[in-house]
Amino acid sequence: MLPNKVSIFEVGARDGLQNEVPVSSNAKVQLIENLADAGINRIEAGSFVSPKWVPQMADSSEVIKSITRKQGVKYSALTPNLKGFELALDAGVDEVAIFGAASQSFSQKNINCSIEESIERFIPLMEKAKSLNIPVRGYVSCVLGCPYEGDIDVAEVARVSAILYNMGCYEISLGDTIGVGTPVKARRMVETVAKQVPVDKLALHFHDTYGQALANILACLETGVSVIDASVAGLGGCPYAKGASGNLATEDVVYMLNGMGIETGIDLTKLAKAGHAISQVLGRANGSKVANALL
Ligand SMILES: CC(C)(COP(=O)([O-])OP(=O)([O-])OC[C@H]1O[C@@H](n2cnc3c(N)ncnc32)[C@H](O)[C@@H]1OP(=O)([O-])[O-])[C@@H](O)C(=O)NCCC(=O)NCCSC(=O)C[C@@](C)(O)CC(=O)[O-]
Repeated sequence: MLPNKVSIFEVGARDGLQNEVPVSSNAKVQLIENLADAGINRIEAGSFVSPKWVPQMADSSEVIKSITRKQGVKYSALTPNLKGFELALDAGVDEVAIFGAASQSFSQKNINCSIEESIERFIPLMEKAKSLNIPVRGYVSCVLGCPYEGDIDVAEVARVSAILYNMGCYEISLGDTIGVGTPVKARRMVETVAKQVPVDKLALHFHDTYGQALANILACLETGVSVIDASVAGLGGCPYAKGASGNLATEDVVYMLNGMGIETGIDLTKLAKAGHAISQVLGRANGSKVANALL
């Protein structure tokens, strides 16, 4: 059954901008404020990773500290370890996200350790977050394929998802990092994970490299998932997944949901303008078909 309401988790300012040409901190702040103004209430605003690995996110602290906060909006950031967690907290995030993978090779390339080592690194972070009452989201990458290993066993996706959930992550975001998934496969993957993690604790994080993300989302919404990660103007990709394009454009998914009578609380015109503005700053074409049609 389809949900009546979907919660959009906007990742453009992080997953998007981490893989674009560097933009000023001011431009990031403006983007984040525009997104909030469009009615988005969950915004990933930065990433506290090594600046040598992802220089585009090196100013995350400055960005997060400079945002004029909108009431009711949760501002989040990626934190791979305790160091990142402490920096994120100092910047004033409302919540953080840890990120693992269902592929050993991707885990090595992305965070320089095996899946098991990554879990070990997350333990002290989770303990500290729990003691401070900071919600932690968990990402699992490569749920529908890996740029290094190809097909990934759904049992492994479910295993890693369950570990992160049982460690205390309040939601598990399933990442089709390189956008290779197709609808039936995506749905089966979600159904398998949902045997170990409640479906209302799952989110879809689908990149659109092969133009399948909207179809994949529709197929998975029928399983009862009601949280979708999306990236305004289709910004981004992943620096450790060659060829990956951005997440599905937020404007495109909101348009589809509007057409199905599914509530998101988002003003599509304001959202499209936010995506248009950052695309202009980046000097790139807007990756949202809907925004291009509307504007
Ligand atoms: C995880 C590490 C740090 C391990 O990297 P490492 O080299 O194994 O870690 P280390 O502890 O040995 O530290 C090495 C250096 O990094 C520094 N360092 C260590 N931690 C931090 C930190 N938190 N913040 C700032 N600096 C840090 C640390 O201080 C040291 O600095 P040095 O002594 O060389 O000057 C590294 O591999 C890394 O930063 N990787 C970045 C990965 C990344 O950001 N990938 C993109 C995001 S994931 C993604 O996009 C997928 C997702 C989530 O969207 C879902 C999907 O689509 O699938």
